[in-house]
Parts: sequence; structure tokens; C-alpha cells
Amino acid sequence: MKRLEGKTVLITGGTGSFGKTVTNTLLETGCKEIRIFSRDELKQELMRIEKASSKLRFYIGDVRDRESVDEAMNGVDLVFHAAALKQVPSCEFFPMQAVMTNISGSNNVIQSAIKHGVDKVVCLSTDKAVYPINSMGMTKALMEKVSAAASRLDNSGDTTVCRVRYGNVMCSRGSVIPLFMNQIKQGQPLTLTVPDMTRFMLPLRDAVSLVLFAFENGCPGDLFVRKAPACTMMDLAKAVRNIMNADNEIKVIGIRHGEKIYESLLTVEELQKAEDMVDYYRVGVDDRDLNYTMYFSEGKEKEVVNQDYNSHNTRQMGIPEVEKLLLSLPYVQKELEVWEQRQ
Ligand SMILES: O=c1ccn([C@@H]2O[C@H](COP(=O)(O)OP(=O)(O)O[C@H]3O[C@H](CO)[C@H](O)[C@H](O)[C@H]3O)[C@@H](O)[C@H]2O)c(=O)[nH]1
Repeated sequence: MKRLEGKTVLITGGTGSFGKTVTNTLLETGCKEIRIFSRDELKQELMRIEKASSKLRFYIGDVRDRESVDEAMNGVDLVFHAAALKQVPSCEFFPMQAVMTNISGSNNVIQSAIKHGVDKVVCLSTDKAVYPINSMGMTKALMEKVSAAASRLDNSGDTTVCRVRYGNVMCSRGSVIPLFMNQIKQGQPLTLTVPDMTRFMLPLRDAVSLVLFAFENGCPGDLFVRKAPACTMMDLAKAVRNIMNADNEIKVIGIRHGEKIYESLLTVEELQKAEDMVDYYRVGVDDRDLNYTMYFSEGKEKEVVNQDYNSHNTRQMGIPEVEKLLLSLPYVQKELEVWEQRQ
């Protein structure tokens, strides 16, 4: 991470799970300043106390409010744009709120970065933006378009805007793994939507590496995804039960508003032109030579792709592998420690 030496980094939505984890990583580099931009002063105060670092600067603001974004952007070299409305059900009920934050807010961040001559902006998107069926995914898909358009139009060439998409980040706030663990602690049944539903499972550390990879390798308009395994929700529920030594009932409750049976990380068309970078796929906005020759398998003709890259056709983990992955997560380790003391 030599390229971070002496840099000022702005993280929008910086008090979330991603923001906190990437901050830890950045604090171990030689970067000069990390700016945390978010709406919630309490979360900022807690983060200030927890991290206790003179490199951190906190900015209260909202991506919807361009002035507040401009204030935080002055002197910034790199932006990780993570601020978003991302709960599927609430975006279904309040789609215009998702429009204002995820689309207009993202445009504010990108335009402000271009105006301030920022080197690179990495915008965080989600698998729900691929063939979107819910407001959260639709607004994230448009955020991707807004950033792709900005990267085409910025002729000054000062600012590189690129994008990453990831699947379900394991144990992120409000997500299913913490929910299952709490249900077990309270002696309740595990509420399972659809047993065969699959999701890409991405530990937070891999989500952070993806974003750093995009920072290091991204050219204007690039989209990166990290290859990830998936599992069924039934296997996930059973794995959580097993690691907690529990036998709570698993109750099928049916699909929720705006949900899909499986998620896609790349469309058929994107996969067709994607460059395979071992752990990652890269999809460029056009066919320019972007100097990725070291990752190509020379001379191999591209096969015709007729499927998207989705959580049904990626590598499937069985219950033991899901258990192992769960046990490697700091969140799960902490929760299990408390749980085992109570037993
Ligand atoms: O009580 C529940 C709740 C959820 N699920 C299932 O668990 C899976 C994951 O659900 P989450 O609520 O954890 O996550 P979502 O897939 O709805 O969305 C999550 O992943 C997205 C990326 O795909 C975004 O990051 C988003 O913010 C985040 O909440 C889904 O198949 C869902 O049906 C259950 O079985 N029971």
C-alpha cells in the first residue's frame, strides 16, 4: 500500500461496518489523514473514542447536501464512497429516499471529487444492482451509471472514478447472521425465508481488499467484483446453529419484499467481456488497452458466455465450510465468547 503514503482519504458513510474496517487497514499504512463523513454524530463520537487516532478527522454531513460534501473534499486524494441507503425493505417503502441518497448523493460526491481534483474515487455497489428488482438495487444500478458517465465525461483526466460490486457482507449490521445468532440467544426459532435461496458470502475483510484492489488497479469507469462462494440459506442457518451448539427450530417464513432467489454479480454481457484477474473480475467501460497484460492468459480465445455470474452457479459451500468461514470472522468469535460464558 505504498500508494497511500502521505495521502488524505475520505470515506463517505465512514462509520458503517465497511468504513470502520477500512479505517483500521488505512491506519496501518502511511496515509496522512482519514476523513470520516457521515450523518450520525453519536456513531462518529463512538468511533473517535474507539480508534483514538490523530489521523482521523470527522465531518458531519449528508451526501445529499453538496455543500457539506465540498467542505470535506478539499485537499482529498482518494475517496471511498460507501454512504448509501442499503436496507432492501426500507428502500421499497421509501424509494425516493433511496433516489436522493444513492443517486443524487453519489453524483454530489463524484462531481465534488472532480471539482477538487481528487485522484481516485471508488464507488461501492452491490449485486442487487444487477438485473435489479428492488429500489435499493435500482438506485445502486443508477449510481453505477452516474459514475460510469462521469468517468467518460471528465476529460481533464485528473480524477479516476471506478466501481466495485459485492454480495452479502457477512455479519454486516442488520443482516441475517447477527439475526440468527440473536434468535438462538433468545431461544427463538430461526426465521428462514426460503431454504434454497442462495447468497454470495463475503467476509468484511474481502470486501475491504476488493476496494483496495480497485484503488490500486482501477482505470476510469472500471468495475471490479471479487469472486466469492455462496451457500443456501438453509445451510447458513444450520451452520450458525452448529457453531452455537444449539438446536433451535428453523421456521420457514417465505420471501420478503423485493427479494430474489439468487443474486448476480455480473450480467451475461459483463461476464462476456470481463477480464479474469484470478480472485477478481474486471469489466472495463470500453475496449481500450488498459495495460492488464500480466493478468491475461495470452492467446486464449474468449469463450462464448451464456450465463451470468450468480450465487446459484458460483462455487457452493457445504455446511462444514460455512461453519469454518463463520468461525474465522471476528464478529462471530466475539459473540461466541460471550455466548459460551453464558452456557
Ligand atoms: O429473517 C431472515 C432474514 C433474511 N433471511 C435471508 O438471508 C439472506 C440475506 O438477507 P440479509 O437481510 O442479510 O441481506 P440482503 O440479501 O437482504 O441484503 C444485504 O446484502 C446486500 C448485498 O446483496 C446489501 O449489502 C444489503 O445492505 C444487505 O442487507 C436472504 O436470502 C434472506 O432471504 C432469512 O432467511 N431470514
